[in-house]
Amino acid sequence: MITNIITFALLLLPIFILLIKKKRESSKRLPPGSLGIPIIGHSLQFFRSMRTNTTDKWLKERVEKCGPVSKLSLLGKPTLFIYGQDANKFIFGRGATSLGNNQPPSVQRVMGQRNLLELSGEDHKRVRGALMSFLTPNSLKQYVGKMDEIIKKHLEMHWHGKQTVTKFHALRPESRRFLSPAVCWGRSAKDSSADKVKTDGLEVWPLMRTLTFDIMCSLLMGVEKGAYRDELVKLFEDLMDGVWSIPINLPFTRYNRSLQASTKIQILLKGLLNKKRIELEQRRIFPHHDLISSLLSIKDDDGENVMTEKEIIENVMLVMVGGHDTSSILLTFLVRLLGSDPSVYAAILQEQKEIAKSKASGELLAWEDLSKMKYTWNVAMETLRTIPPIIGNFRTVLEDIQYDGYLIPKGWQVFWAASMTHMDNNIFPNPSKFDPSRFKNQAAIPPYSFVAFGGGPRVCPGYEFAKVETLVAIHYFVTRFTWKLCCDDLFMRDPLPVPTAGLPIQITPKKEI
Ligand code: HEM
Repeated sequence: MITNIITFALLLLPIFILLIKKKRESSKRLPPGSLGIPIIGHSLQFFRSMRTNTTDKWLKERVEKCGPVSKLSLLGKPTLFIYGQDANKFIFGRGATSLGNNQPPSVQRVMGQRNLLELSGEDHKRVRGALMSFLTPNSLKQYVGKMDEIIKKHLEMHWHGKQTVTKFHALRPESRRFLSPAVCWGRSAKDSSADKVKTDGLEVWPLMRTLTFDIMCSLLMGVEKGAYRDELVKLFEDLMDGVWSIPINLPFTRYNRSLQASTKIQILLKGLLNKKRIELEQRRIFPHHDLISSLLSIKDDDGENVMTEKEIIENVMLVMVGGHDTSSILLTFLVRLLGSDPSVYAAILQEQKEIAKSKASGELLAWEDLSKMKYTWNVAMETLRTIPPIIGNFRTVLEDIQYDGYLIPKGWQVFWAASMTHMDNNIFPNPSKFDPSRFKNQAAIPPYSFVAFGGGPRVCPGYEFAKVETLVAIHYFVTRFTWKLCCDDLFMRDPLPVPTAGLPIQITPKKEI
């Protein structure tokens, strides 16, 4: 009996040795770097770097220490960090088979599981196709005039006649959690009476959030100014404020408020969908009235709705979240740039003046006018290169894959960082220099090098929408106002870049051009 056991064990020994060797080999092939303390990993360092606007520096130090391919642990998961043109190609160009786009579970709980970020394969194509039917240039052409009206109304309400006084706390106090003391308004670090401090000027960031929210509410949801919209503003603010926060679901945490806001928004949107269904049936609105009515009207070959009600609600939520803050950040940083660089302001003004002169008094901007705003858009693109609103994002590894000779096991995540590629001297020579001419010939920019809008099948579907609203807004800003910055406003990430003091400016209205 004992001899049998020994013989059996001896027979199994080579298999054991092989297995151990294989395990050692595979762990040897993991990328360099450490995963840090379990669960916490590098998350705290990562969040801290965003809050102090030093993420690029932190990532660069990683690259110096571990090389261009490294492992770390973020949001509780082992993570591969890679950057550069090849890395972006690997991430964006890869089919849904090996890299998924799923957000962390905490984000899924807020945003749902049937939105574009969570869908893959045919489902992703179907839902994305439905959204794109509203977001293509051909479709957006008809909304330029509407955007024009909203932007002019915004200027009349919030800019004209308001060159004096802006309360420092235009936003709720929690949205000011990054306020750095003594950077603006001549306050000292000890001065806690920020509300009482008044000066000439406007606070750009909250205003741009209001503007882009108004545009999106009107064009995407068909909701105009009023109590219903005010409620949505508040709820979306809560949702966005906590969706990326530390996911502790206790009363009074940001995450808890975000979850509650998400539930309330979904109830409101369900009601809105029902109302629109009736309006469509009674032909009181047309399918192209707004995004929701458009999604409700899209049928497949069998006459069935292409999207379920849940999918419409979650994707409207996603589009509001994805499109509102990103665009407001772009506009805020453009105003910042134009307030500090007179030569760029003058060149943009020159381009916009030519267009304004070609219009009759009160005539709305049209699609053809936007195609003449080439320099203005190049400036916007260069702004996005230097300060990409989305610094990076995650992908989930769905099966064991190889990258640069390393094994990336199933279940890990991959983190891509736009700013690291945008600051690569080999792709954008002298990368710290602000130079809009880099975008004169966009075809000359190597693929997967400018990734402010992502890339591949998941490239931002809101690119054209963002372009239209940015160009129309900048047209009216520069033709109607000059401004100067009240202080050298710094910014930090949350995770989007946010000016620490909201970007106060002093404005001077112009006589009509
Ligand atoms: C300056 C403005 C904007 C920037 C910089 C921006 C950036 C991005 C980026 C980088 C991604 C890809 C994320 C990834 O692959 O992980 C993305 C995706 C997305 N964006 Fe935008 N975005 C902007 C405006 C908008 C607008 C205006 C909308 C809606 C009207 C929008 C809707 C979306 C949606 C729905 C996705 C997910 C697409 C998918 O997974 O297929 N974005 N955006």
